[in-house]
Amino acid sequence: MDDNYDLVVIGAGPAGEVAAELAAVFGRKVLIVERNTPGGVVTTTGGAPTKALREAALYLTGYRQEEVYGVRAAAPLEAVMPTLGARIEHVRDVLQEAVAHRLAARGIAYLQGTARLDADRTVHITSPDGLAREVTAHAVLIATGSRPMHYPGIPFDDPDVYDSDTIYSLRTVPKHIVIVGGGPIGVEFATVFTALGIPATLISNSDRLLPNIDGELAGLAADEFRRRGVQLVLGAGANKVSRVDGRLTVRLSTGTVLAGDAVLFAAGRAPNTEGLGLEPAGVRLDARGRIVVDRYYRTTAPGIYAAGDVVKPGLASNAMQQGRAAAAHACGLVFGVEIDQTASSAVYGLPEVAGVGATEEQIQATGIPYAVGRCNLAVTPRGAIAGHGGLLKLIFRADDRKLLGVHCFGDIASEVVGLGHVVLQLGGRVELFLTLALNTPTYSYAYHDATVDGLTQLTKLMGIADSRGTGDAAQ
Ligand SMILES: Cc1cc2nc3c(=O)[nH]c(=O)nc-3n(C[C@H](O)[C@H](O)[C@H](O)COP(=O)(O)OP(=O)(O)OC[C@H]3O[C@@H](n4cnc5c(N)ncnc54)[C@H](O)[C@@H]3O)c2cc1C
Ligand SMILES: NC(=O)c1ccc[n+]([C@@H]2O[C@H](COP(=O)([O-])OP(=O)(O)OC[C@H]3O[C@@H](n4cnc5c(N)ncnc54)[C@H](O)[C@@H]3O)[C@@H](O)[C@H]2O)c1
Repeated sequence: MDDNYDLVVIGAGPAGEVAAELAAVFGRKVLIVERNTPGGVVTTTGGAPTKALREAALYLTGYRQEEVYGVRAAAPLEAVMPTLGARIEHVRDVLQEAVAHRLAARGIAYLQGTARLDADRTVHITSPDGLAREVTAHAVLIATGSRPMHYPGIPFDDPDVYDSDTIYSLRTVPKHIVIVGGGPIGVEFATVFTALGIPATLISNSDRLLPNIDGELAGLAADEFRRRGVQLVLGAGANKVSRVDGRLTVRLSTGTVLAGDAVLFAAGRAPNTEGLGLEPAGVRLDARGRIVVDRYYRTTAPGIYAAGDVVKPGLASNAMQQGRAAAAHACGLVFGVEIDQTASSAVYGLPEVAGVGATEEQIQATGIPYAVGRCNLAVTPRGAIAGHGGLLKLIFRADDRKLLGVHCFGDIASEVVGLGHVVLQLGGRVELFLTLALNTPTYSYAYHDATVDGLTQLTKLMGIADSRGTGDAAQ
Protein backbone atom coordinates (compact mmCIF):
# COMPACT_ATOMS: atom_id res chain seq x y z
CA MET A 1 0.00 0.00 0.00
CA ASP A 2 1.39 3.41 -1.03
CA ASP A 3 1.28 5.75 1.94
CA ASN A 4 0.12 8.97 0.33
CA TYR A 5 -3.57 9.68 -0.29
CA ASP A 6 -5.80 12.41 -1.63
CA LEU A 7 -8.18 11.84 1.26
CA VAL A 8 -7.80 9.90 4.51
CA VAL A 9 -11.08 9.38 6.37
CA ILE A 10 -11.02 8.47 10.07
CA GLY A 11 -14.17 6.49 10.92
CA ALA A 12 -16.30 4.30 8.66
CA GLY A 13 -19.72 5.39 9.95
CA PRO A 14 -22.30 7.11 7.70
CA ALA A 15 -20.31 10.39 7.47
CA GLY A 16 -17.01 8.66 6.67
CA GLU A 17 -18.41 6.12 4.25
CA VAL A 18 -20.22 8.58 1.97
CA ALA A 19 -17.30 11.02 2.04
CA ALA A 20 -14.91 8.27 0.95
CA GLU A 21 -17.40 7.14 -1.68
CA LEU A 22 -17.80 10.61 -3.22
CA ALA A 23 -14.05 11.17 -3.37
CA ALA A 24 -13.47 7.73 -4.92
CA VAL A 25 -16.22 8.23 -7.50
CA PHE A 26 -14.31 11.31 -8.67
CA GLY A 27 -11.10 9.35 -9.03
CA ARG A 28 -9.42 10.37 -5.79
CA LYS A 29 -7.15 7.98 -3.93
CA VAL A 30 -8.87 7.35 -0.62
CA LEU A 31 -8.06 5.48 2.60
CA ILE A 32 -10.62 4.88 5.33
CA VAL A 33 -9.44 3.90 8.81
CA GLU A 34 -11.84 2.25 11.24
CA ARG A 35 -11.06 0.95 14.72
CA ASN A 36 -14.15 -1.22 15.01
CA THR A 37 -16.36 -2.47 12.17
CA PRO A 38 -17.46 -0.81 8.92
CA GLY A 39 -20.81 0.97 9.21
CA GLY A 40 -20.35 2.93 12.46
CA VAL A 41 -22.92 3.27 15.23
CA VAL A 42 -25.78 2.75 12.77
CA THR A 43 -24.79 -0.90 12.49
CA THR A 44 -23.27 -1.60 15.91
CA THR A 45 -25.64 -0.15 18.53
CA GLY A 46 -27.66 2.58 16.79
CA GLY A 47 -30.38 2.81 14.16
CA ALA A 48 -30.26 -0.68 12.66
CA PRO A 49 -30.06 -2.80 15.84
CA THR A 50 -32.66 -0.69 17.65
CA LYS A 51 -35.09 -0.92 14.74
CA ALA A 52 -34.34 -4.62 14.22
CA LEU A 53 -35.21 -5.16 17.90
CA ARG A 54 -38.39 -3.13 17.48
CA GLU A 55 -39.49 -4.97 14.34
CA ALA A 56 -38.78 -8.39 15.83
CA ALA A 57 -40.53 -7.47 19.09
CA LEU A 58 -43.61 -6.34 17.16
CA TYR A 59 -43.72 -9.52 15.11
CA LEU A 60 -42.94 -12.01 17.84
CA THR A 61 -45.20 -10.55 20.52
CA GLY A 62 -48.11 -9.69 18.24
CA TYR A 63 -48.14 -6.26 19.88
CA ARG A 64 -51.33 -4.27 19.12
CA GLN A 65 -52.99 -7.22 17.36
CA GLU A 66 -55.44 -7.77 20.15
CA GLU A 67 -57.14 -4.40 19.85
CA VAL A 68 -57.69 -4.99 16.12
CA TYR A 69 -58.35 -8.73 15.88
CA GLY A 70 -59.37 -9.65 19.41
CA VAL A 71 -56.55 -12.21 19.60
CA ARG A 72 -52.83 -11.87 20.16
CA ALA A 73 -50.55 -14.61 18.85
CA ALA A 74 -47.61 -14.13 21.17
CA ALA A 75 -44.68 -16.34 22.12
CA PRO A 76 -43.52 -16.30 25.77
CA LEU A 77 -40.84 -13.70 26.49
CA GLU A 78 -38.14 -16.20 27.50
CA ALA A 79 -38.57 -17.94 24.14
CA VAL A 80 -38.51 -14.66 22.27
CA MET A 81 -35.32 -13.18 23.78
CA PRO A 82 -32.75 -15.42 21.99
CA THR A 83 -34.55 -14.87 18.68
CA LEU A 84 -34.41 -11.11 19.18
CA GLY A 85 -30.66 -11.31 19.83
CA ALA A 86 -30.05 -13.50 16.80
CA ARG A 87 -32.06 -11.20 14.58
CA ILE A 88 -30.10 -8.13 15.71
CA GLU A 89 -26.82 -9.94 15.02
CA HIS A 90 -28.03 -10.93 11.56
CA VAL A 91 -29.05 -7.37 10.64
CA ARG A 92 -25.70 -6.05 11.91
CA ASP A 93 -23.79 -8.59 9.82
CA VAL A 94 -25.78 -7.84 6.66
CA LEU A 95 -25.20 -4.10 6.95
CA GLN A 96 -21.54 -4.27 7.94
CA GLU A 97 -20.80 -6.59 5.06
CA ALA A 98 -22.72 -4.27 2.73
CA VAL A 99 -20.60 -1.29 3.80
CA ALA A 100 -17.35 -3.28 3.46
CA HIS A 101 -18.48 -4.43 0.01
CA ARG A 102 -19.35 -0.90 -1.15
CA LEU A 103 -15.99 0.46 0.02
CA ALA A 104 -14.07 -2.32 -1.73
CA ALA A 105 -16.17 -2.02 -4.90
CA ARG A 106 -15.24 1.67 -5.18
CA GLY A 107 -11.55 0.97 -4.77
CA ILE A 108 -11.33 2.62 -1.35
CA ALA A 109 -8.42 1.33 0.73
CA TYR A 110 -9.58 0.14 4.17
CA LEU A 111 -7.44 -0.27 7.28
CA GLN A 112 -8.63 -1.56 10.60
CA GLY A 113 -6.96 0.41 13.34
CA THR A 114 -7.09 3.44 15.60
CA ALA A 115 -6.03 6.68 13.95
CA ARG A 116 -4.42 9.75 15.45
CA LEU A 117 -3.29 13.00 13.81
CA ASP A 118 0.11 14.60 13.78
CA ALA A 119 1.23 17.92 12.36
CA ASP A 120 1.31 18.26 8.51
CA ARG A 121 -1.66 15.89 8.14
CA THR A 122 0.28 12.76 8.93
CA VAL A 123 -2.07 10.11 10.26
CA HIS A 124 -0.72 7.47 12.66
CA ILE A 125 -2.62 4.21 12.60
CA THR A 126 -2.28 1.47 15.21
CA SER A 127 -3.74 -1.82 14.08
CA PRO A 128 -5.45 -4.24 16.54
CA ASP A 129 -2.25 -6.35 16.69
CA GLY A 130 -0.25 -3.29 17.78
CA LEU A 131 1.49 -2.58 14.46
CA ALA A 132 1.90 1.11 13.69
CA ARG A 133 2.07 2.89 10.36
CA GLU A 134 1.93 6.43 9.07
CA VAL A 135 0.15 7.82 6.04
CA THR A 136 -0.01 11.33 4.62
CA ALA A 137 -2.85 13.01 2.80
CA HIS A 138 -3.84 16.08 0.85
CA ALA A 139 -6.91 16.20 3.13
CA VAL A 140 -8.09 14.37 6.24
CA LEU A 141 -11.71 13.95 7.34
CA ILE A 142 -12.42 13.27 11.01
CA ALA A 143 -15.67 11.28 11.16
CA THR A 144 -15.19 9.55 14.50
CA GLY A 145 -18.79 9.89 15.72
CA SER A 146 -20.01 9.89 19.30
CA ARG A 147 -20.65 7.68 22.31
CA PRO A 148 -23.20 7.66 25.17
CA MET A 149 -22.74 10.50 27.62
CA HIS A 150 -21.76 9.31 31.11
CA TYR A 151 -22.49 11.41 34.17
CA PRO A 152 -21.04 11.43 37.69
CA GLY A 153 -23.33 9.69 40.20
CA ILE A 154 -24.36 7.04 37.70
CA PRO A 155 -22.53 3.73 38.32
CA PHE A 156 -22.09 2.46 34.77
CA ASP A 157 -19.87 -0.28 36.18
CA ASP A 158 -22.91 -1.85 37.89
CA PRO A 159 -23.90 -4.86 35.73
CA ASP A 160 -27.56 -3.73 35.65
CA VAL A 161 -26.91 -0.10 34.71
CA TYR A 162 -26.78 0.22 30.94
CA ASP A 163 -26.26 2.80 28.26
CA SER A 164 -27.35 2.47 24.63
CA ASP A 165 -24.11 0.59 23.81
CA THR A 166 -24.35 -2.00 26.57
CA ILE A 167 -28.13 -2.57 26.69
CA TYR A 168 -27.80 -5.43 24.19
CA SER A 169 -26.02 -7.44 26.89
CA LEU A 170 -29.02 -7.27 29.24
CA ARG A 171 -28.39 -10.16 31.64
CA THR A 172 -31.92 -11.26 32.44
CA VAL A 173 -35.42 -10.09 31.59
CA PRO A 174 -35.98 -7.29 34.14
CA LYS A 175 -39.22 -7.12 36.10
CA HIS A 176 -39.08 -3.34 35.76
CA ILE A 177 -36.67 -1.11 33.86
CA VAL A 178 -36.12 2.59 34.56
CA ILE A 179 -35.07 4.57 31.48
CA VAL A 180 -33.54 8.01 31.90
CA GLY A 181 -33.86 10.47 29.00
CA GLY A 182 -36.96 11.52 27.08
CA GLY A 183 -35.13 11.88 23.76
CA PRO A 184 -35.31 9.46 20.82
CA ILE A 185 -33.29 6.70 22.51
CA GLY A 186 -35.34 6.74 25.71
CA VAL A 187 -38.65 6.78 23.82
CA GLU A 188 -37.66 4.00 21.43
CA PHE A 189 -36.44 1.66 24.18
CA ALA A 190 -39.34 2.47 26.54
CA THR A 191 -41.93 1.57 23.91
CA VAL A 192 -40.08 -1.57 22.79
CA PHE A 193 -39.72 -2.84 26.37
CA THR A 194 -43.42 -2.16 26.89
CA ALA A 195 -44.26 -4.11 23.73
CA LEU A 196 -42.21 -6.98 25.12
CA GLY A 197 -44.32 -6.87 28.28
CA ILE A 198 -41.49 -5.49 30.44
CA PRO A 199 -42.78 -2.62 32.62
CA ALA A 200 -40.82 0.54 31.82
CA THR A 201 -40.65 3.94 33.51
CA LEU A 202 -39.34 6.77 31.33
CA ILE A 203 -37.90 9.83 33.05
CA SER A 204 -37.13 13.18 31.47
CA ASN A 205 -35.92 16.38 33.02
CA SER A 206 -37.84 18.25 30.33
CA ASP A 207 -41.57 19.00 30.73
CA ARG A 208 -42.30 17.18 27.50
CA LEU A 209 -41.01 14.22 25.56
CA LEU A 210 -38.94 14.71 22.40
CA PRO A 211 -38.24 18.45 22.70
CA ASN A 212 -37.32 18.77 19.01
CA ILE A 213 -40.62 17.39 17.73
CA ASP A 214 -43.76 19.48 17.07
CA GLY A 215 -45.40 20.04 20.49
CA GLU A 216 -48.85 18.79 19.48
CA LEU A 217 -47.38 15.50 18.29
CA ALA A 218 -45.10 15.15 21.30
CA GLY A 219 -48.21 15.56 23.51
CA LEU A 220 -50.16 12.99 21.48
CA ALA A 221 -47.23 10.59 21.64
CA ALA A 222 -46.95 10.97 25.42
CA ASP A 223 -50.69 10.28 25.84
CA GLU A 224 -50.50 7.23 23.60
CA PHE A 225 -47.36 5.83 25.27
CA ARG A 226 -49.05 6.24 28.67
CA ARG A 227 -52.19 4.51 27.38
CA ARG A 228 -50.04 1.62 26.23
CA GLY A 229 -48.47 1.24 29.66
CA VAL A 230 -45.27 3.34 29.62
CA GLN A 231 -44.94 5.10 33.00
CA LEU A 232 -43.88 8.66 32.20
CA VAL A 233 -42.21 10.95 34.72
CA LEU A 234 -41.65 14.36 33.14
CA GLY A 235 -39.94 17.44 34.56
CA ALA A 236 -37.68 15.37 36.82
CA GLY A 237 -33.95 14.85 36.42
CA ALA A 238 -32.32 11.61 37.52
CA ASN A 239 -29.41 12.69 39.74
CA LYS A 240 -28.18 9.47 41.30
CA VAL A 241 -28.43 5.75 40.79
CA SER A 242 -27.50 3.45 43.69
CA ARG A 243 -27.88 -0.14 44.76
CA VAL A 244 -29.93 -0.52 47.93
CA ASP A 245 -30.70 -3.97 49.36
CA GLY A 246 -29.88 -5.58 46.05
CA ARG A 247 -32.24 -3.35 44.01
CA LEU A 248 -31.33 -0.32 41.95
CA THR A 249 -32.78 3.01 43.03
CA VAL A 250 -32.96 6.16 40.96
CA ARG A 251 -33.12 9.44 42.84
CA LEU A 252 -34.94 12.24 41.02
CA SER A 253 -34.53 16.01 41.36
CA THR A 254 -38.08 16.12 42.76
CA GLY A 255 -37.01 13.96 45.70
CA THR A 256 -38.86 10.88 44.43
CA VAL A 257 -36.94 7.61 44.51
CA LEU A 258 -37.78 4.92 41.96
CA ALA A 259 -36.73 1.28 42.16
CA GLY A 260 -35.98 -1.09 39.28
CA ASP A 261 -34.02 -4.21 38.34
CA ALA A 262 -32.29 -2.44 35.48
CA VAL A 263 -31.56 1.16 34.53
CA LEU A 264 -30.93 2.42 31.00
CA PHE A 265 -29.29 5.84 30.90
CA ALA A 266 -30.01 7.50 27.54
CA ALA A 267 -29.40 11.16 28.11
CA GLY A 268 -27.38 12.39 25.16
CA ARG A 269 -24.11 11.63 23.42
CA ALA A 270 -20.54 12.96 23.57
CA PRO A 271 -18.28 13.42 20.51
CA ASN A 272 -15.33 11.02 20.08
CA THR A 273 -12.39 13.43 20.09
CA GLU A 274 -10.09 11.87 22.69
CA GLY A 275 -6.74 10.47 21.59
CA LEU A 276 -6.98 11.98 18.11
CA GLY A 277 -4.16 14.47 18.70
CA LEU A 278 -6.45 17.36 17.79
CA GLU A 279 -4.79 20.09 19.81
CA PRO A 280 -1.24 19.67 18.44
CA ALA A 281 -2.74 19.39 14.96
CA GLY A 282 -4.46 22.77 15.43
CA VAL A 283 -8.06 21.47 15.45
CA ARG A 284 -10.14 23.57 17.85
CA LEU A 285 -13.00 22.26 20.00
CA ASP A 286 -15.93 24.30 21.32
CA ALA A 287 -16.95 24.51 24.99
CA ARG A 288 -18.93 21.27 24.64
CA GLY A 289 -15.96 19.36 23.24
CA ARG A 290 -17.27 19.31 19.65
CA ILE A 291 -15.02 20.05 16.69
CA VAL A 292 -15.48 23.59 15.37
CA VAL A 293 -16.14 23.67 11.61
CA ASP A 294 -17.13 26.27 9.02
CA ARG A 295 -19.84 25.85 6.39
CA TYR A 296 -17.56 23.64 4.28
CA TYR A 297 -16.84 21.41 7.31
CA ARG A 298 -13.27 22.70 7.48
CA THR A 299 -11.76 22.63 10.96
CA THR A 300 -9.36 25.30 12.19
CA ALA A 301 -6.41 23.23 10.85
CA PRO A 302 -5.68 23.57 7.11
CA GLY A 303 -6.68 20.49 5.12
CA ILE A 304 -8.47 18.85 8.05
CA TYR A 305 -12.25 18.46 7.89
CA ALA A 306 -14.78 17.04 10.34
CA ALA A 307 -18.34 15.80 9.82
CA GLY A 308 -21.14 13.92 11.54
CA ASP A 309 -21.64 13.29 15.25
CA VAL A 310 -18.13 14.49 16.12
CA VAL A 311 -19.30 17.96 15.06
CA LYS A 312 -22.72 17.66 16.72
CA PRO A 313 -24.37 14.38 17.75
CA GLY A 314 -27.49 14.02 15.62
CA LEU A 315 -28.83 11.86 12.83
CA ALA A 316 -27.21 9.49 10.37
CA SER A 317 -28.97 11.30 7.52
CA ASN A 318 -27.36 14.62 8.48
CA ALA A 319 -23.98 12.99 9.11
CA MET A 320 -24.01 11.69 5.52
CA GLN A 321 -24.88 15.09 4.08
CA GLN A 322 -22.03 16.66 6.01
CA GLY A 323 -19.59 13.94 4.97
CA ARG A 324 -20.40 14.55 1.32
CA ALA A 325 -20.11 18.32 1.69
CA ALA A 326 -16.70 17.95 3.35
CA ALA A 327 -15.42 15.53 0.70
CA ALA A 328 -16.68 17.73 -2.12
CA HIS A 329 -14.76 20.71 -0.75
CA ALA A 330 -11.67 18.65 0.06
CA CYS A 331 -11.59 17.31 -3.50
CA GLY A 332 -12.18 20.72 -5.05
CA LEU A 333 -15.57 19.79 -6.49
CA VAL A 334 -17.76 22.82 -7.02
CA PHE A 335 -21.05 21.02 -6.43
CA GLY A 336 -22.37 19.04 -3.51
CA VAL A 337 -21.45 21.59 -0.89
CA GLU A 338 -25.05 22.59 -0.32
CA ILE A 339 -26.69 20.37 2.25
CA ASP A 340 -30.32 19.83 3.16
CA GLN A 341 -31.18 22.58 5.63
CA THR A 342 -34.70 21.29 6.18
CA ALA A 343 -34.77 19.76 9.62
CA SER A 344 -36.16 16.23 9.35
CA SER A 345 -36.30 13.51 11.95
CA ALA A 346 -38.16 10.38 12.91
CA VAL A 347 -38.44 8.66 16.25
CA TYR A 348 -39.33 5.01 16.05
CA GLY A 349 -41.50 4.72 19.13
CA LEU A 350 -44.63 2.62 18.98
CA PRO A 351 -46.13 4.34 17.07
CA GLU A 352 -43.61 6.48 15.18
CA VAL A 353 -43.34 10.28 15.38
CA ALA A 354 -41.73 12.14 12.48
CA GLY A 355 -41.40 15.66 11.24
CA VAL A 356 -39.77 17.80 8.59
CA GLY A 357 -39.47 21.57 8.41
CA ALA A 358 -40.64 23.97 11.10
CA THR A 359 -42.72 22.96 14.11
CA GLU A 360 -45.83 24.96 14.97
CA GLU A 361 -44.01 26.53 17.96
CA GLN A 362 -41.15 27.68 15.72
CA ILE A 363 -43.59 29.27 13.26
CA GLN A 364 -45.53 30.95 16.07
CA ALA A 365 -42.27 32.44 17.32
CA THR A 366 -41.71 34.14 13.94
CA GLY A 367 -45.13 35.79 13.98
CA ILE A 368 -45.79 34.72 10.37
CA PRO A 369 -49.54 34.12 9.76
CA TYR A 370 -50.07 30.42 9.11
CA ALA A 371 -52.74 27.76 8.83
CA VAL A 372 -52.75 24.09 9.78
CA GLY A 373 -54.44 21.17 8.03
CA ARG A 374 -54.93 17.92 9.92
CA CYS A 375 -55.98 14.42 8.98
CA ASN A 376 -56.86 11.69 11.44
CA LEU A 377 -55.16 8.60 10.03
CA ALA A 378 -57.73 6.30 11.68
CA VAL A 379 -60.42 7.38 9.19
CA THR A 380 -58.29 7.02 6.07
CA PRO A 381 -58.85 3.72 4.25
CA ARG A 382 -55.34 2.49 5.16
CA GLY A 383 -55.77 3.40 8.81
CA ALA A 384 -59.20 1.79 9.00
CA ILE A 385 -57.82 -1.43 7.47
CA ALA A 386 -54.84 -1.47 9.85
CA GLY A 387 -57.04 -0.53 12.79
CA HIS A 388 -54.51 2.11 13.82
CA GLY A 389 -54.84 5.87 13.99
CA GLY A 390 -52.57 8.87 14.16
CA LEU A 391 -52.27 12.38 12.82
CA LEU A 392 -50.85 14.07 9.74
CA LYS A 393 -50.36 17.77 10.24
CA LEU A 394 -49.47 20.22 7.46
CA ILE A 395 -48.43 23.75 8.38
CA PHE A 396 -48.35 26.41 5.65
CA ARG A 397 -47.94 30.15 5.31
CA ALA A 398 -51.29 31.95 5.17
CA ASP A 399 -50.21 34.55 2.60
CA ASP A 400 -49.03 32.24 -0.17
CA ARG A 401 -49.85 28.73 1.14
CA LYS A 402 -46.18 27.76 1.00
CA LEU A 403 -45.59 24.57 2.96
CA LEU A 404 -43.57 25.19 6.15
CA GLY A 405 -43.77 21.98 8.13
CA VAL A 406 -45.06 18.41 7.94
CA HIS A 407 -45.54 16.31 11.07
CA CYS A 408 -46.91 12.84 11.48
CA PHE A 409 -47.70 10.45 14.32
CA GLY A 410 -48.68 6.92 13.36
CA ASP A 411 -47.63 3.51 12.07
CA ILE A 412 -45.11 4.48 9.38
CA ALA A 413 -44.81 8.20 10.09
CA SER A 414 -41.11 8.11 9.13
CA GLU A 415 -42.12 7.12 5.58
CA VAL A 416 -45.19 9.35 5.37
CA VAL A 417 -43.24 12.58 5.93
CA GLY A 418 -41.00 11.79 2.92
CA LEU A 419 -43.55 13.17 0.46
CA GLY A 420 -43.85 16.40 2.44
CA HIS A 421 -40.05 16.63 2.63
CA VAL A 422 -39.81 16.78 -1.17
CA VAL A 423 -42.49 19.46 -1.47
CA LEU A 424 -40.82 21.50 1.27
CA GLN A 425 -37.45 21.23 -0.46
CA LEU A 426 -38.97 22.42 -3.73
CA GLY A 427 -40.67 25.34 -1.98
CA GLY A 428 -44.10 24.03 -2.98
CA ARG A 429 -47.54 25.21 -1.88
CA VAL A 430 -49.87 23.00 0.08
CA GLU A 431 -52.40 22.60 -2.77
CA LEU A 432 -49.71 20.72 -4.71
CA PHE A 433 -50.85 17.63 -2.82
CA LEU A 434 -54.29 17.89 -4.43
CA THR A 435 -52.74 17.67 -7.90
CA LEU A 436 -51.17 14.30 -7.09
CA ALA A 437 -53.26 11.18 -7.77
CA LEU A 438 -51.90 9.49 -4.66
CA ASN A 439 -52.39 5.76 -4.31
CA THR A 440 -55.11 4.58 -2.01
CA PRO A 441 -55.25 2.85 0.40
CA THR A 442 -52.05 4.43 1.66
CA TYR A 443 -51.28 6.53 4.69
CA SER A 444 -49.86 9.08 2.26
CA TYR A 445 -53.36 9.66 0.94
CA ALA A 446 -53.90 11.57 4.17
CA TYR A 447 -52.08 14.50 2.46
CA HIS A 448 -55.27 15.10 0.42
CA ASP A 449 -57.54 15.27 3.44
CA ALA A 450 -55.08 17.33 5.47
CA THR A 451 -54.77 19.79 2.56
CA VAL A 452 -58.53 20.18 2.23
CA ASP A 453 -58.77 20.71 5.98
CA GLY A 454 -55.92 23.23 5.83
CA LEU A 455 -57.53 25.24 3.05
CA THR A 456 -60.80 25.21 5.00
CA GLN A 457 -58.95 26.52 8.07
CA LEU A 458 -57.34 29.19 5.90
CA THR A 459 -60.72 30.47 4.68
CA LYS A 460 -61.79 30.77 8.33
CA LEU A 461 -58.57 32.56 9.23
CA MET A 462 -59.12 35.00 6.37
CA GLY A 463 -62.70 35.59 7.47
CA ILE A 464 -64.13 34.08 4.28
CA ALA A 465 -67.42 32.50 5.33
CA ASP A 466 -68.08 30.39 2.25
CA SER A 467 -66.76 29.62 -1.21
CA ARG A 468 -68.34 32.77 -2.67
CA GLY A 469 -66.03 34.86 -0.52
CA THR A 470 -68.77 36.74 1.33
CA GLY A 471 -67.10 36.56 4.74
CA ASP A 472 -67.86 38.89 7.61
CA ALA A 473 -64.70 40.89 7.10
CA ALA A 474 -65.66 41.63 3.49
CA GLN A 475 -69.15 42.87 4.33
C1 LIG B 1 -29.42 3.95 19.86
C2 LIG B 1 -29.29 4.89 18.69
C3 LIG B 1 -30.26 4.89 17.70
C4 LIG B 1 -30.14 5.75 16.61
N1 LIG B 1 -31.13 5.75 15.66
C5 LIG B 1 -31.03 6.57 14.61
C6 LIG B 1 -32.03 6.57 13.60
O1 LIG B 1 -33.01 5.82 13.67
N2 LIG B 1 -31.89 7.40 12.54
C7 LIG B 1 -30.83 8.26 12.45
O2 LIG B 1 -30.74 9.00 11.46
N3 LIG B 1 -29.86 8.28 13.37
C8 LIG B 1 -29.95 7.47 14.45
N4 LIG B 1 -28.97 7.48 15.41
C9 LIG B 1 -27.85 8.45 15.26
C10 LIG B 1 -26.80 7.91 14.29
O3 LIG B 1 -26.39 6.62 14.66
C11 LIG B 1 -25.60 8.84 14.26
O4 LIG B 1 -26.03 10.16 14.01
C12 LIG B 1 -24.63 8.43 13.17
O5 LIG B 1 -24.18 7.12 13.38
C13 LIG B 1 -23.43 9.38 13.11
O6 LIG B 1 -22.59 8.97 12.08
P1 LIG B 1 -21.03 9.29 12.12
O7 LIG B 1 -20.48 8.73 10.85
O8 LIG B 1 -20.81 10.71 12.43
O9 LIG B 1 -20.45 8.48 13.37
P2 LIG B 1 -20.51 6.97 13.84
O10 LIG B 1 -21.63 6.23 13.24
O11 LIG B 1 -20.40 7.03 15.32
O12 LIG B 1 -19.16 6.35 13.22
C14 LIG B 1 -17.91 6.76 13.68
C15 LIG B 1 -16.92 5.64 13.47
O13 LIG B 1 -15.62 6.11 13.77
C16 LIG B 1 -14.89 5.09 14.40
N5 LIG B 1 -13.78 5.71 15.15
C17 LIG B 1 -13.88 6.52 16.23
N6 LIG B 1 -12.65 6.95 16.61
C18 LIG B 1 -11.76 6.37 15.75
C19 LIG B 1 -10.34 6.42 15.63
N7 LIG B 1 -9.58 7.16 16.43
N8 LIG B 1 -9.76 5.70 14.64
C20 LIG B 1 -10.51 4.95 13.79
N9 LIG B 1 -11.86 4.87 13.87
C21 LIG B 1 -12.48 5.59 14.83
C22 LIG B 1 -15.93 4.40 15.27
O14 LIG B 1 -15.54 3.07 15.59
C23 LIG B 1 -17.16 4.44 14.38
O15 LIG B 1 -17.32 3.28 13.62
C24 LIG B 1 -29.03 6.62 16.51
C25 LIG B 1 -28.03 6.61 17.48
C26 LIG B 1 -28.15 5.74 18.56
C27 LIG B 1 -27.06 5.73 19.59
N1 LIG C 1 -34.74 7.81 15.46
C1 LIG C 1 -33.67 8.59 15.54
O1 LIG C 1 -33.41 9.37 14.65
C2 LIG C 1 -32.74 8.47 16.69
C3 LIG C 1 -32.90 7.43 17.59
C4 LIG C 1 -32.03 7.36 18.65
C5 LIG C 1 -31.02 8.31 18.79
N2 LIG C 1 -30.89 9.29 17.90
C6 LIG C 1 -29.84 10.33 18.07
O2 LIG C 1 -28.93 9.93 19.08
C7 LIG C 1 -28.57 11.06 19.87
C8 LIG C 1 -28.75 10.75 21.33
O3 LIG C 1 -30.12 10.53 21.67
P1 LIG C 1 -30.60 10.67 23.17
O4 LIG C 1 -32.06 10.32 23.20
O5 LIG C 1 -29.67 9.97 24.09
O6 LIG C 1 -30.30 12.18 23.50
P2 LIG C 1 -31.08 13.56 23.40
O7 LIG C 1 -30.07 14.57 23.79
O8 LIG C 1 -31.79 13.72 22.13
O9 LIG C 1 -32.19 13.44 24.53
C9 LIG C 1 -31.86 13.25 25.88
C10 LIG C 1 -33.02 13.68 26.76
O10 LIG C 1 -32.71 13.32 28.07
C11 LIG C 1 -33.05 14.35 28.95
N3 LIG C 1 -32.11 14.26 30.08
C12 LIG C 1 -30.79 14.58 30.08
N4 LIG C 1 -30.26 14.32 31.30
C13 LIG C 1 -31.25 13.85 32.08
C14 LIG C 1 -31.33 13.42 33.43
N5 LIG C 1 -30.26 13.42 34.23
N6 LIG C 1 -32.52 13.01 33.90
C15 LIG C 1 -33.61 13.00 33.11
N7 LIG C 1 -33.59 13.40 31.82
C16 LIG C 1 -32.43 13.81 31.32
C17 LIG C 1 -32.91 15.63 28.13
O11 LIG C 1 -33.81 16.61 28.57
C18 LIG C 1 -33.27 15.16 26.72
O12 LIG C 1 -34.64 15.35 26.45
C19 LIG C 1 -29.41 12.22 19.41
O13 LIG C 1 -28.60 13.04 18.61
C20 LIG C 1 -30.49 11.60 18.59
O14 LIG C 1 -30.90 12.43 17.53
C21 LIG C 1 -31.74 9.40 16.86
